[in-house]
Amino acid sequence: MEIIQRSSSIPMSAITPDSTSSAGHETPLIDVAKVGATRANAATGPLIDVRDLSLRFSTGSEILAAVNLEVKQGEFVALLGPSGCGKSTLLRVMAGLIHSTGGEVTIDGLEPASARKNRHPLAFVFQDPTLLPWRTVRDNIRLPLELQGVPYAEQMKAVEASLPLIGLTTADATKRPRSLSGGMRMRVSLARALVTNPHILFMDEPFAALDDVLRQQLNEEVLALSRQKQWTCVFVTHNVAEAAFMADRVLVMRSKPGAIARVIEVPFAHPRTAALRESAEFAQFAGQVNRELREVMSW
Ligand SMILES: Nc1ncnc2c1ncn2[C@@H]1O[C@H](COP(=O)(O)OP(=O)(O)OP(=O)(O)O)[C@@H](O)[C@H]1O
Repeated sequence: MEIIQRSSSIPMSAITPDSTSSAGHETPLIDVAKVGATRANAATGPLIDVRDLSLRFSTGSEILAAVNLEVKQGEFVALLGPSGCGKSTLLRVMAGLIHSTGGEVTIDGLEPASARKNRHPLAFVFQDPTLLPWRTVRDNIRLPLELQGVPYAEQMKAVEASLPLIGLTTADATKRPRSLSGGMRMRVSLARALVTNPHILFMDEPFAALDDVLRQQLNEEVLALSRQKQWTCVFVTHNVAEAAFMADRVLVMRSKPGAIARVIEVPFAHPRTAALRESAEFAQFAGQVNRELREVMSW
């Protein structure tokens, strides 16, 4: 198998919320088998455009330097790289949560904050679910709508519609976070992102705290859902197999300062299921991505 690799400025996309783990008999988020290759593979210009981005915190050295990348609408892009190379920082800059000190990020030609408000709602999913313990599942999920001033009846309607999509029942909706497994809390966190009907989903290691079986299950379900909803996704992970399984493109970052060192196109068709993960072809590809990562880390 040939890995297509380019070297610096490139296209991609991705992200959403949080978690913890459980050995879990989890209800599927979505029936993966029913979701084919339905997402438009937009051949248009980039939705997210990062140009010559640099960032230096006031406290120290340059964290990101000369970062160039593009993410097309509907793409799923994974950011992979050594710990501390700046993956989360880059994700936050792309989402408009922090400002760069050089270069620019645009989403559909606008600054992220403006794009989010006017044209492209986005959601951010963190590793920790950050659910409010005193609120029920339903009240946690509707929180972003409440903060936006959406009428209560509409909030409730949106919550009810989101529950089956992320494998939660009406009975689950009345529970408090403390009575949920880690996987269920993650599902609530995903529902909280989903309820805002985002165009762009930024995910920062959302499955890192889950056990392998549940992690793989959620990889499949979230990937299928992202294709069904045609989300543009930027996904940070340390896990090579996860990146290879979920992404259209894997961006390998180097550190000190953080920059895109490799862009690897993922050659697998959709839908991607457990059978792909168990194939020799997948093992070979993941091995090759791993070698790329190790090479970058040795620089
Ligand atoms: N607010 C901040 N002020 C100063 N330095 C920061 C700040 N946030 C992050 N850093 C530093 O920026 C660097 C990149 O951090 P970042 O969390 O983006 O890396 P990462 O690749 O996501 O790491 P990991 O994979 O371990 O989560 C680190 O050296 C970190 O200490």
